[in-house]
Amino acid sequence: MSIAQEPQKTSEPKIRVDSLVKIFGKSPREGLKLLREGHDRDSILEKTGNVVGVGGVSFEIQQGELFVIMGLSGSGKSTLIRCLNRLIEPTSGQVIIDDEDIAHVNSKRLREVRRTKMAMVFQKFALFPHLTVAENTEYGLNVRGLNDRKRRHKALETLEIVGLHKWADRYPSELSGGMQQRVGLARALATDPDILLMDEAFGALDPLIRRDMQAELLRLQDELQKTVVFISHDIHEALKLGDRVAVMKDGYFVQVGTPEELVTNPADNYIRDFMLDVNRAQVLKTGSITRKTIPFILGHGSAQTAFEQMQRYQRKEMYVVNQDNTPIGIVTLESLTQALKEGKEDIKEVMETDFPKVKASTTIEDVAHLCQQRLPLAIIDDEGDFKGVVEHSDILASIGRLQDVDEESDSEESENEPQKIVA
Ligand SMILES: Nc1ncnc2c1ncn2[C@@H]1O[C@H](COP(=O)(O)OP(=O)(O)OP(=O)(O)O)[C@@H](O)[C@H]1O
Repeated sequence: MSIAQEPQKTSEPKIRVDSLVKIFGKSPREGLKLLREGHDRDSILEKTGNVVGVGGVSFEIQQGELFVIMGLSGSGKSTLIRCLNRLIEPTSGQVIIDDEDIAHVNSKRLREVRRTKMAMVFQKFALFPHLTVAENTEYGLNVRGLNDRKRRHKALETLEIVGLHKWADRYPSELSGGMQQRVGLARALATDPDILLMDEAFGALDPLIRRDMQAELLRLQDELQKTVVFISHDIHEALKLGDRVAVMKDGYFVQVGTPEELVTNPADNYIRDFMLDVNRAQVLKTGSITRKTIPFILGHGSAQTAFEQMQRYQRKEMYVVNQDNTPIGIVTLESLTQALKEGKEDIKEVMETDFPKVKASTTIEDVAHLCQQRLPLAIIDDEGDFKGVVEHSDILASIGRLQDVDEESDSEESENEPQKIVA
């Protein structure tokens, strides 16, 4: 993932869903007609006995994006994700994957797409009890016509990715819930799908194991950059995992945005109510409070030049970057003054090389403990490029602001206890 957890931008989205509708019941066409005439879910149910599972949603997902669909029970999440691979047949609308409308391909082509492009991970791990971990993992490869040796090799390789290669010859019953879900994930990954569909994949796990699996998914995603559609009914999980999150209610999307957008700019009271319970410091990124500052570029002058630059910008500290914009040290006005008195001209002799460095995508909560540091934090992007600094006062001020926001929203809109922002 890139700095602000933004999806990689490509010209064409990996998945484009257009006006997708799913109506359950005996006469979905009749339901669809009423839906198009503007009748709501309740009225369609009353008039026709049909249930609107998904009432018409459109969205795009970029290659490499982790897109979470979050909503309460019955909001239509499972129906929607199953329409993407047609485990549930959509009533109308398009599901375009790589320029091909999956909602309208014939069954032969659909089987091919399912086999080669997407894999699904379920909440109940759906492992075969009589097959070993490796056999379960290679299950999806059987239909690909690979020979036994190649299948086994691929299974072991994938189990290694999820940290389970030593368990290859054990049976599912010998594994904990978290490990079984890793096998479920390995089975999905073994086929090298472009798209992972994860339906409440961590919903059956204990909270601690669930947290581990969330971290594991983010780690894998960093490495593999799949396009992931992840269903969750847990707003915390959604905000933690999603590059973007769609909040679903009664078969529709209420808001789609980055976690930061949802937290700072909720579309309506429904979304705002979800956010009341959210620790904003866990969502907002250090990048959002970074001060852009001009660093000193190594090779562009002496200690005297750096001193003059600091005076000009009235700075007490300044980061030094090398030619490719990687921070490599920091100088303080004090150390420079002293060095110049001693006649030192080489900035490398003056700079401190032990300094706090943090990625812009790190949450404010995760840097809160660095408030005690003497030096400002150097903020870098995922490529290691210098982006600016965060002062300790910026962290404290942002936490203060977050607390203010929380207290305001609590007093205005709910009687919940004011929440603690930073542990
Ligand atoms: N096979 C079906 N026949 C009739 N109605 C259905 C069917 N499947 C789902 N529904 C209805 O469609 C609506 C959306 O259900 P869906 O399972 O997609 O919601 P969900 O958000 O995934 O809920 P949960 O988190 O409880 O799984 C619900 O009103 C549900 O009762």
